[in-house]
Parts: sequence; structure tokens; C-alpha cells
Amino acid sequence: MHVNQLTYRYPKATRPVLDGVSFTLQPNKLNVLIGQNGAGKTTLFDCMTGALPVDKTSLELVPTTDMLYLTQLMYNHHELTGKDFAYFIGRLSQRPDFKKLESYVNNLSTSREQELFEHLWTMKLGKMSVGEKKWLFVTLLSSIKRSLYLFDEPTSGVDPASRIQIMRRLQRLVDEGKTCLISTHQLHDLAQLDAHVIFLHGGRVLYEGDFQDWLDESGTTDPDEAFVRMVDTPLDDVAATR
Ligand SMILES: Nc1ncnc2c1ncn2[C@@H]1O[C@H](COP(=O)(O)OP(=O)(O)OP(=O)(O)O)[C@@H](O)[C@H]1O
Repeated sequence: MHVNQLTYRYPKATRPVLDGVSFTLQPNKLNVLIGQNGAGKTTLFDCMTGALPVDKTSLELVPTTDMLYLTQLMYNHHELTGKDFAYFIGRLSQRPDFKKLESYVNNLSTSREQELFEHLWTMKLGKMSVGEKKWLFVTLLSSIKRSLYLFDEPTSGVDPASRIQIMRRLQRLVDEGKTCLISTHQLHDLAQLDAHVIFLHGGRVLYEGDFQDWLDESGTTDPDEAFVRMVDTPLDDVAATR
């Protein structure tokens, strides 16, 4: 799946947020979109999923009905319990067997995940912590069968242990042959994964490739430092590499 020369400008904005963005999603790696606040990551997800109107010829993806997109603004009805939300997801995915707690729990890989799921089953969404809700949403939504999964910052506000659980769940999707694109600011988490990095900067893709190669090219083992070095690159130099 490819994105080719995608351009998007918000109405009334003077400059496009995305200005000829091109990359190829790797099916066997976790694709990770990184970039500064305001670089256009959410805008890119919205363009890819049809939430924003773009020239369709710039998108070589599966149909939107075969995508799953978890936005940062997660659906949130405070009175719904984890179980209610699971029913809702079960209806979406047309999998009636998801009406039972056991069918979810059996799918979970660790006892910690199983305990957390049972804990959240009867809890209202309004009472869950940010991290608990994110973990629950990613866990339930990743059970829906799609070819392309897009998760906008699935681990922001999540403690390190739960971040690892979420990343493992995403890795499992990749292992099952699904294509997965996430955005994150937690770059150290990527060291544990086989990540394909897409670095968005100045409206363009400044780097696309393996996480480890990116570190090597940046001349540091610290991904945060590599990030700073990239965003410190003058935009004229970005233009020169186009
Ligand atoms: N509806 C809108 N109208 C006009 N400008 C917008 C709109 N939504 C976002 N923008 C602008 O587009 C730019 C990209 O925003 P976007 O949310 O895509 O960034 P992001 O990379 O996801 O940032 P973050 O890491 O903070 O989540 C920002 O400058 C933002 O102010």
C-alpha cells in the first residue's frame, strides 16, 4: 500500500500541511509515523481514511471499509461499561461470539492482560484511567478483522507496562499479516520492535526506512536525539532531498 504525492491544505490556511507526502507501508513491520507536534500526522491519518477529502489518485490503499482507524478522540460514553463497549465492538465486527467475557479473555496473551480485562469488564468508561481506556480500546478494536489498522498515538498517556502490552498487541496484528500504521512520540519503545519509520517534517517525508538505520544515519543511539537532529535540519535542506 502506498501514499503518492499526497497534498492537503486546510480551508483558509495559507500553506498545505501535507505537501507531496509519499511512502510505502510495509506489511511485515510496524509502520510508525513520527514528527513534531503539528507536523500533520493526524491530518495524514484523516486523509488516508477519507475523513478529509483528498485526490484519490494519491492513495493506493485498501477500501475504507477494510480499514480500522482509532483516532485520538476515542469514542467515549461515560456510562458504558467495558462489557457494553465490547458488545458494541462485537456488533461492528459481526462476531456474535464476542458477547462473552471468556471469548475475549481467552484471546489475551498474558495473565496481566487477562486480569486487566476482567477488571475493566464491569467498569464504566467514565471511571477508567486514560491508560486503561486506551489499552481496552486497542485490545477490542484489534479483534475486528481488517487489512489496514491505523492508530493515532495509541500509547500516549499510558504507563510503560501498558505501553509494552499495547505494542505487543500491535506487533501481533503485524505477525498475523495485517498492515499497521501508528503514530507515537515514545521513540524508545520502538527499539523493541521491527519498526518502519516514516518521519514527517515540513509537509514532507524526511526519512523512510528501518528504525535502526535511522539511528545509524543520525549518528546516535538515542532516538530522541536523532529526532532533535532531524527537526533541526533546515527546511531548505529538506527541499534539497526531495
Ligand atoms: N481543522 C483544522 N483547520 C485548520 N488547521 C488545522 C486543522 N486541524 C489541524 N490543523 C493544523 O494542521 C497542522 C497539523 O495538525 P495535526 O493535528 O495533523 O498535527 P500532528 O502531527 O498530529 O500533531 P500532534 O503530534 O500534536 O498530535 C497544525 O498546524 C494544526 O494547527
